[in-house]
Amino acid sequence: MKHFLSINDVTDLNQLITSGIASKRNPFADIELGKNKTIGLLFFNSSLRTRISTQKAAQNLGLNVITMNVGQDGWGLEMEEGVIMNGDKAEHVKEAAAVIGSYCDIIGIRSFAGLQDRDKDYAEIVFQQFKKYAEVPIINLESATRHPLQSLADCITIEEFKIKQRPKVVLTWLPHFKALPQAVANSFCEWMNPMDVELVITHPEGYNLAPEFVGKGQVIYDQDKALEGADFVYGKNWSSYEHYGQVLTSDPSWMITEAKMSLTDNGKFMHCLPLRRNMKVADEVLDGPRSLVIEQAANREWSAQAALREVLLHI
Ligand SMILES: CCC[C@H](NC(C)=O)C(=O)O
Ligand SMILES: NC(=O)OP(=O)(O)O
Repeated sequence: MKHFLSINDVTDLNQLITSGIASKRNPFADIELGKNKTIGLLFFNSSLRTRISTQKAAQNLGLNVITMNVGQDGWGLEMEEGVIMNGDKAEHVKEAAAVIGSYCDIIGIRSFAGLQDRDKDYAEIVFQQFKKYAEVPIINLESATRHPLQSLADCITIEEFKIKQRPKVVLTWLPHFKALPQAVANSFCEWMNPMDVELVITHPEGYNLAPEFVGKGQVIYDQDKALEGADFVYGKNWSSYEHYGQVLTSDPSWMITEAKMSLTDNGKFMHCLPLRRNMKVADEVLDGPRSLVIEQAANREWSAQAALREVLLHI
C-alpha cells in the first residue's frame, strides 16, 4: 500500500482488520519495521485521538516521529498553482511538501474541509499537492471528505463486539449548532459498504451524503424507525452536503437517549469523539453499558499501526 488516503488504497480489508487486532495482542511484533525511518505528522486542524494514537502506533513500529501544527509552528501554505503570493501565505506547498518529503519517509496530514466551496473540498487539493510534491507515502489523518484511520478503527470495533454474523449498523445524524464536515460520516459509510452488515443511514431531510459514499446504505428520515432492531448505533453530526456547509436544523429531538436506544436490539453506541454531552448524546447512554466510545478510541492505535505497517512493508 503506497498511500493510505481512503479504502480505495486497501487491497484486503479483512487482512487489515486482522492486522489491527494482531497488533493489539502483540504491539511490538514489528518494532524493527520502521527502524531508522521517520514519519512527519502535519496538523492543519486540532486533534487529540489521531495525534496521540498515530504517534504511539508509529513508535510501536520503531519509527521516529515529528509532529507539526501547520500554520502555528510553520508558515501558512499556498495550495493554488500559478498565483501571485501577495497575501497571508508565506510559503508554497511546492517547496514545503518537497522539503518535508526530504526529511520524512512517510507524511500524515490532517486538513479538514473549509465548508465554503464543495468542489474545492471534494477535490482534496491539500492531499493531491502533497502526493505530487512530497514524493513519499501520504497517510490521511482526516481530510475534507474522509477519515480512514477512524473508519478502520470502527470496523475493528464492530468485528470485536458483534454477536450476529450480519449486524444492523445505523449511522445517525446528531444535532449541532456548528457546521461540521461530512468526512467521518462519508468514510464510515464507505468502509461499511464492503463489510457484512445491514447499513442504515438516518438524518433529517437535506442532509443526504454524497451518493458515492452512501452505496448500499438505506436512507431513512425517521430516526426512531431507523433505530428499530439496531445492533450498533453510530452517532455523528455533519453539515449539509446538498446545501453545502449549512446547518439546516439543530433539532434536539435527534439527540440519542436511553429511550432512543431502547428501540434497538440491545444496541451498542459508537462515536468517533470528541462529542458534546447532552447535546448530541445523553449522559445516561455515554455512562452506561451500551457505550463503546472508549474502546473505539483505543482501537485508533491499532488502526494506525495496521495502516502504517502496510505502508512500511511497501516502502
Ligand atoms: C474526528 C472528528 C473531527 C471533526 N469534529 C469536530 C468537532 O470538528 C469532524 O466532525 O470532522
Ligand atoms: N476521532 C478523532 O479523530 O479524534 P481527534 O479529532 O481528537 O483526533
